[in-house]
Amino acid sequence: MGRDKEDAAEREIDSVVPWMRAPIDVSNVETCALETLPCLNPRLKKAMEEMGISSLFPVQVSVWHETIGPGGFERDICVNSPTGSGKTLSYALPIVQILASRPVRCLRALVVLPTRDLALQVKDVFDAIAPAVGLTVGSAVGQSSIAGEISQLIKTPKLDAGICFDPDDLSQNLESAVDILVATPGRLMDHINNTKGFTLEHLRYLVVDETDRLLREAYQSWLPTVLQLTQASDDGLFPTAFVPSAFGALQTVRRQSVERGFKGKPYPRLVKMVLSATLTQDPSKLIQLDLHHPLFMTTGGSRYRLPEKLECLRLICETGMKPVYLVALLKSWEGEKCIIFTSSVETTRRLCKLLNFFGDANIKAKEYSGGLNQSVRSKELKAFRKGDIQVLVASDALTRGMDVKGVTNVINYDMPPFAKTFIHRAGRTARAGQAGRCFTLLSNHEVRRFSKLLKKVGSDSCPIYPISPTSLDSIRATYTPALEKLKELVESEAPKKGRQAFRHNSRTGNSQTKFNKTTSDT
Ligand SMILES: Nc1ncnc2c1ncn2[C@@H]1O[C@H](COP(=O)(O)OP(=O)(O)OP(=O)(O)O)[C@@H](O)[C@H]1O
Repeated sequence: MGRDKEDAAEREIDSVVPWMRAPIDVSNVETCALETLPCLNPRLKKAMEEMGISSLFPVQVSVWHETIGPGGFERDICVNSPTGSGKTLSYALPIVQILASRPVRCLRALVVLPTRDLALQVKDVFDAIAPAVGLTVGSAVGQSSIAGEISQLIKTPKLDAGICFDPDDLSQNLESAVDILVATPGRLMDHINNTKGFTLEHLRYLVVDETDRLLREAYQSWLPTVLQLTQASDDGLFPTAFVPSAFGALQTVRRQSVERGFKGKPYPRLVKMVLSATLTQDPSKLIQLDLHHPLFMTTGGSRYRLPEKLECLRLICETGMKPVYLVALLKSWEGEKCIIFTSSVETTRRLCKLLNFFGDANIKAKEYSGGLNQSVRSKELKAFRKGDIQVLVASDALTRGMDVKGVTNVINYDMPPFAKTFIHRAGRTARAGQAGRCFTLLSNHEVRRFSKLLKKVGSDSCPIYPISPTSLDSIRATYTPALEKLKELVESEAPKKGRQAFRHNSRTGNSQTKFNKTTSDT
């Protein structure tokens, strides 16, 4: 389904599935100091303190209660919680704690995310806590060659000197080198289909992070495949797990359970945790997850919620003046980290070039979009995280989940097309209880549509941000030469396409670029 149709379909869902009607409201839950968190493994407490964490956020406390606490992982968990509220640790911590209680090395937890950069970010969180309790975390994201990934994920048995083994016997005896795997769907499917020794046989926990994004596309049917591979393996009645095989390796036999409430379900059961700041309520999507007695956790009564300390502001200007307003904003916050979102890959590229052509404004901007090679993207993101770059111009490839410390301002250079897009873009700031601002540049004809969008995201205030006319005048003088340089660049790169893309706006006296719309990744 296309984005427009999908958004329309989501709009029309006013009767949510029954289990979503009585959620746990996380906004009623208090933070909890690590000292008072029940049952927390002391080694994990220490690891978290080393991360600078002294207490758990409300969503983390709620999930802990339903997993390690009295809930005991008995139900599948669906979390709809604002951006930056700490969803990653909400699942990482209980999974690591529960796996640590049973020291067998096999792949028991799988976390799936839509992009490589997001998956690597989540792996970093697991890496910060899992080794403290002897667990190993792997990634299947396509960062290295497939052979490199296989050597990280699969352990080959040590051969005794002088003994010849049949290669087929050896491949049966391969073992997982990791307990937890963080993966993108494509690479996960590569390993499922082709990697000898890669098995989901022992999988006990499946996390689908950014669920609505992952359910939007089939990604080579990764979800039905994972669910199929974790079904009951026979129709015997008695549950058995971790049976030693003839070679000493482990086997998990999932059988059909006979317990009340679990009848006909495979046991050991695959526990699922699904999370997003904009969790879908579409029953036709949720059904794909085959959830078991799902428990819904959300924050407040409305469908979407913005971070508490996020301030929304708007600037209204003629379309051709947008770059001038943008530069005025950037100049006023020298040194602060900022992300500028545009509507397409092409706009991202050109706006980034244009900003760098404003010589005296001294703006060092870099781009991040789906149009760039993955390694370039990751390099720019790393530089932005380190603070070597202050301004990142991004397409919606960066909207979801990316956690960069110290981003104080987000700018919607192009108005977000959907409420969900606004939530995820704005959510790159005001994370972890910090303050942040989200600016949206609008032309007059967009004002009404934007007000409707704000209502949907539950924002009741979005004042106009004042910019002094004198600061605009000084920037206007440098705008024309910067635009000329961009025009030359575009024409030299793609003469025909470039000329079509450039239109002179004689009404305003400013040149304006009309960029091709390409993909929106939200
Ligand atoms: N208990 C905590 N104490 C302090 N900081 C925390 C805590 N938990 C998480 N954080 C920090 O909060 C930030 C946001 O966390 P995280 O990325 O998990 O948010 P999220 O809810 O997944 O956001 P998004 O919806 O945008 O993906 C991270 O920088 C993380 O290190």
